Amino acid sequence: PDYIVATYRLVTRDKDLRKRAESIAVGLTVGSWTDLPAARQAQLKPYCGTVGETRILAEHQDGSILAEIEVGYPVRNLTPRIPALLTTVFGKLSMDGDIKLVGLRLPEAFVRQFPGPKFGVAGVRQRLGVEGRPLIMSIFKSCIGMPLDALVEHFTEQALGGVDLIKDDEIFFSEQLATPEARVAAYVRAAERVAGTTGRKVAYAVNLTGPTYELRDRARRLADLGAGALLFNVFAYGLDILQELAADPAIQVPIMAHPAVAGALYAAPRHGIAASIVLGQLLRLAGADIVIYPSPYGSVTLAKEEGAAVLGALRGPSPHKPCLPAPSAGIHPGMVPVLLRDFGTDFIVNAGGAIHGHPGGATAGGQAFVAAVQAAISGRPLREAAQASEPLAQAIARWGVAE
Ligand SMILES: CCCC(=O)/C(O)=C/OP(=O)(O)O
Ligand SMILES: [Mg+2]
Repeated sequence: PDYIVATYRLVTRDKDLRKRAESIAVGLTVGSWTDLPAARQAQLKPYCGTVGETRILAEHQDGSILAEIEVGYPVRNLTPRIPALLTTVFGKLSMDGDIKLVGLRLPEAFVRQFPGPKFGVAGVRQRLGVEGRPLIMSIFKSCIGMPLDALVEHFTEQALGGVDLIKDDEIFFSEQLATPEARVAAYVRAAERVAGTTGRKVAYAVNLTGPTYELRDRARRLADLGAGALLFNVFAYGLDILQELAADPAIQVPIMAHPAVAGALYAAPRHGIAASIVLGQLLRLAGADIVIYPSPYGSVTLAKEEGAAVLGALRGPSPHKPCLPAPSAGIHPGMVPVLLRDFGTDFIVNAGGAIHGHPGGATAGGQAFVAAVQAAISGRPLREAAQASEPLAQAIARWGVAE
């Protein structure tokens, strides 16, 4: 049968790695083996886990070792849903000491049973009308406690800067002063007014919130009202809900996954699940079109090699469309050339603080990013381009140019 192969990195004093792998392979599949009668073993064999490679990576002075073990799980043991996948490969085991899930090899036929991104990079670009350059997204910073008219002003100020997308901050759940529906309707009108001035379209990524059982209908409603994308706190709600939204043909709007809470899964070196799986593989499998995650050089960082592994999982070879990455947190215009070097053009420059903290205000913040992207894709040094753009010059004076 086809196997899902999980790779675990663990710290242990027991150097008999195969014994540990066998106990996992049996324990998380058929339960027990050697004490079963032959007839039962023959019946259960297709469902029994297998042991793959095992290797010692390092020996510690205290006598423990850092090791990796591989365990295979028959695909027939589970259904093509992420709750089934995670519970099978790292359910009870996730609580069993210093062990981290660092790799997940999935058979292609199993992958194809998941929706994957509905739009992907090409679809998002086509929908937003942006080709040949990174997209620019600004983040609402003040939102909680603001009445709708103030929010519309905040939206307009960002839109006038020429950004392509404006997203809610992921913390915006409160609906007392402005429901998501009211925000979408009001911002669509504001965007039309701004387009008359700037000649540029701007899309709104509304935070999809509310009780789980209402999310599908609300997603359809927000899309019908003109939402440009649905921002979704996948790890607070659950990956299976993302899969349902992505698979729903009535929701014809890109889904933007936010990494909130994901740090509780990937950040610990000896526990949890690797960032490339959490922020890359699982989000693409479940169908995120855009994935926001900590950039390698922002204020909330991922280690460079982890960030590269996430990017590989989001855009590498797969039966599914590639996701559009949005490396985030602490991003400012001076980083755009480095971002272009590391990400190519298929990514989103995503910023909040460097938009609203710009000395000239949020409109100038957006203009600085627009100028920085234009310069970077033309190969012009930022400081040279800044001579023709006061907002960019101010941003460089404030935050510098990253090398
Ligand atoms: C990795 C998540 C980043 C995020 O949610 C956010 O709001 C970033 O804002 P700035 O760091 O650009 O101010
Ligand atoms: Mg945020």
